Amino acid sequence: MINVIVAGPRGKMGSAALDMIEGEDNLQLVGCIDRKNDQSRVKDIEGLPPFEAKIYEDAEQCLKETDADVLIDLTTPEFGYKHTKASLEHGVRPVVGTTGFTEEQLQEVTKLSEEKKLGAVIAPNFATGAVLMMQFAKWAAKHFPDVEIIEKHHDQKLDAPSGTAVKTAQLIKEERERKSQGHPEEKETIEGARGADVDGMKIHSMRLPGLVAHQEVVFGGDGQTLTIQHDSMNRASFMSGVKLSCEKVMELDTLVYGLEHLLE
Ligand SMILES: NC(=O)C1=CN([C@@H]2O[C@H](COP(=O)(O)OP(=O)(O)OC[C@H]3O[C@@H](n4cnc5c(N)ncnc54)[C@H](O)[C@@H]3O)[C@@H](O)[C@H]2O)C=CC1
Ligand SMILES: O=C(O)C1=N[C@H](C(=O)O)C[C@H](O)C1
Repeated sequence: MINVIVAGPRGKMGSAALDMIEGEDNLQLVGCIDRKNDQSRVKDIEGLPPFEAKIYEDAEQCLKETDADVLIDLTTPEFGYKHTKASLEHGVRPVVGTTGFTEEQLQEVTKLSEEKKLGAVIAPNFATGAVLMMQFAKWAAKHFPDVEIIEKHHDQKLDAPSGTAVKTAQLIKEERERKSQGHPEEKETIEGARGADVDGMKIHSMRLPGLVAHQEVVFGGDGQTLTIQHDSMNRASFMSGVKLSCEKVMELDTLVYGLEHLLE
């Protein structure tokens, strides 16, 4: 049995994680971290499954009072980072879906996990299909160095570009030399028209109601284009990855960044 804390239980992802835990025999909810409802039981919050576990506004108190093995964080970049550090400090393995950490923050929590010899998972995308899309894009970049990433999300998303787009760009960077794309003399007549620039590759972020999470990686070559596309239609798409991460993190003694390191 793996004892789990969920941070962000009323959110779109946090509530989906509670539904997932309710259906699993090897995961047990021992507490939640939320920014309201201190000391309430999860079962008393409208719309959440009938867990007896207590809600804490104070993450430290939650980590001290519950006998947790894993903390699943699905909150915001600011609090996700704080929770990840606190979790490692308390000997609880973090499984982090929250996106928007800076490079420095990622390095800091990686170092802390090494110092504590404690496993941690940070996965910008828990959907198996998205992990495959990123791996296929990495492979394609060997043959097609010209590439642009288009990510599309619901309009409540706080960070842009998405964690998945940042991770995709990082994987592509491992395969190709830095290169400027487009005409060397191109000029934006409206600022931002060409998107964000990562090592010469462009990322375009779209935010609209009705969308969930979608990405296209478009490669261009002589007389041809190749598009690798993934679509999450709902948050259930992420839950097998959250479950797998909770299980695998128990066997790790270091931090892994990306679900591809856990998939066989
Ligand atoms: N890795 C993955 O596969 C996925 C990651 N995400 C990421 O997960 C995060 C959450 O996404 P959503 O659920 O869509 O957002 P959301 O806005 O629906 O939920 C975030 C929740 O965090 C709570 N929260 C904010 N500050 C808090 C604090 N100090 N303590 C505890 N809870 C706090 C909010 O009250 C809210 O309920 C985002 O960073 C998003 O990018 C989202 C989908 C998939
Ligand atoms: O906020 C979201 O919704 C998502 N966030 C993650 C990201 O930033 O890549 C994963 C997925 O795209 C959904």
